[in-house]
Amino acid sequence: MSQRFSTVDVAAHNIADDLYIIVDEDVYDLTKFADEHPGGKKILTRVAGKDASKQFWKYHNESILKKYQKQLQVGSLDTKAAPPTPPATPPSQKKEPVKPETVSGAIAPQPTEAAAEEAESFDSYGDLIPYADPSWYQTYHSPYYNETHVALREEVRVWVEEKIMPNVTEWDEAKKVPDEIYKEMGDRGYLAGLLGIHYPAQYTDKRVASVPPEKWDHFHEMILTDELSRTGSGGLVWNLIGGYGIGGPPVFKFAKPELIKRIGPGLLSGDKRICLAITEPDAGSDVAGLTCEAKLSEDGKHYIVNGEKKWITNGIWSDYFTTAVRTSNKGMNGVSVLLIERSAGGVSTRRMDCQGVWSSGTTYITFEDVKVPVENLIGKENQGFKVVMTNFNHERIGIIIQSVRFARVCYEESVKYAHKRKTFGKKLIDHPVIRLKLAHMARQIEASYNWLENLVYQCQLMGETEAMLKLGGAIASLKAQSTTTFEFCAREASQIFGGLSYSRGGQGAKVERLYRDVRAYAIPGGSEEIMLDLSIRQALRVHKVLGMKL
Ligand code: HEM
Repeated sequence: MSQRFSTVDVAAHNIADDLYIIVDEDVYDLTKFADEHPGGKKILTRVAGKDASKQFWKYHNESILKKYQKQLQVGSLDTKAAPPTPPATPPSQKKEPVKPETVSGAIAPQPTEAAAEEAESFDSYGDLIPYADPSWYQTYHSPYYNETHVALREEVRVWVEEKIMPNVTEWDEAKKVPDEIYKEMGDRGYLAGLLGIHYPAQYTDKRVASVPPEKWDHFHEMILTDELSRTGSGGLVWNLIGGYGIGGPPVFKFAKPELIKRIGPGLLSGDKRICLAITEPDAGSDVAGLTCEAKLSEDGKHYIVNGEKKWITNGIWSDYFTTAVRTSNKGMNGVSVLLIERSAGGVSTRRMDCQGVWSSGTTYITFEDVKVPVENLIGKENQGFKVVMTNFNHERIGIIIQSVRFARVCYEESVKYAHKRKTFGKKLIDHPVIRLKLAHMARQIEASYNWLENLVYQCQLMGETEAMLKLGGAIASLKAQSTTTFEFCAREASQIFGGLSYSRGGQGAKVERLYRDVRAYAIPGGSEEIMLDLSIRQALRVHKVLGMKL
């Protein structure tokens, strides 16, 4: 790979049977690849022996180079500068905050030292496309983050870029993410950090390399989810954290200590998988209406479970099912939550074919006379509604983080494409109608993200019950806000990409996939309509207690 070529050397490889090209001063041997090139062999032969950078970037994005570089690159031009030596201090280290320069005649307020300390700013990170990353990635101040958040961002991004990003489209089409990736989520300590609680160091020896357990907070969880979502695949994200992130927390928060000790370590290491089974063919957001029944056996040692669950993320791969069941016929006061183990027998799962989130394993489940030990009751009998409700804030925050990042991905892809695609003699970005679309995308993304940060901060400071009551309405509202933002951005990005986001794969792959994934965010975890209604009802109820004056 370190071989150096002159342009004259490369020019000698200019026929179909000996075909080199140059892209960005790197030299690629496409002789064998040309036959399988999806864009055709002829088009490559036409640029054989030449600098094809312009043609390459017209038809591909950087993920293609990343994917094929190892296999096809044979060296670089002798004019290419040697790669920079790594800096002595890691780039993630904090720098002096950037201070805006004063404009002559204007009085610039000087931040107090205390305020400057609270509102940190960090080195710029990422591509610096405005609004394509959160503002704290781009040297703007924020009171919420410290060096551990910066370090985690880098740790996750490097892993995602190397191991995940180049394969996402393939995995989505195959409707499966390799098991080794889930296992790595466990080994890297990420699964343990995704439960909406303090890092459960007592149940696992897995650790996150860049963040000690005692420093782990809700913003770390947010960054982890956000960085995974840069892949632009709801299927990938739900495969890795969809079932676990909603099925796991009830166990760790409400199960008996013996049960947590028995199954917790296997869950946190990624050896075992879990999902949340609430929704039924006939009961979705209306949890009180569920009918899957659990009857206590005569000896009082087991529940016998019979019923069906539908649209259950990760169900086909799960060993454990955190399941809402009916233990009495008193509406919401007759719901309990059981940890059902596949090994008990009587559990059947089949994959459902859905519009989106293909690699997430959406599942139809039947429970037939499944014997569940009473020790597997999560929370108290007939008080499962509280367990389910407490879980909703965490689930919805997860959906919000993903939706906002997916909206950003649609926006980012659009900005990049608009800078290279020309129509009517101008780049797309030079058409006001395209800039208007980008502006409407960006304003919704930023508004949603800023509210998200505020709510994550509130969750961090409030206890579980206070958060459920006081934040339930706002989180429901932001869930609706972020999924409508996602839907808007997916639509507008599709319009900008045109035909490229109508066909699968290629430059429009992320946009096409996300457009298909939208409904998987707008409907589950509480549909937009129910969320918006709840946001007002819940807020009014709580503020009445707080002393609201009308
Ligand atoms: C390192 C060299 C190259 C690799 C690894 C490569 C790889 C690919 C791949 C994987 C695709 C499928 C679409 C996608 O996933 O984006 C594709 C499509 C295509 N490629 Fe290449 N390519 C290379 C160089 C070139 C060059 C130099 C040209 C033009 C001179 C070219 C023209 C095309 C065209 C026209 C398509 C079809 C685009 C479409 O469907 O819209 N490729 N290429």
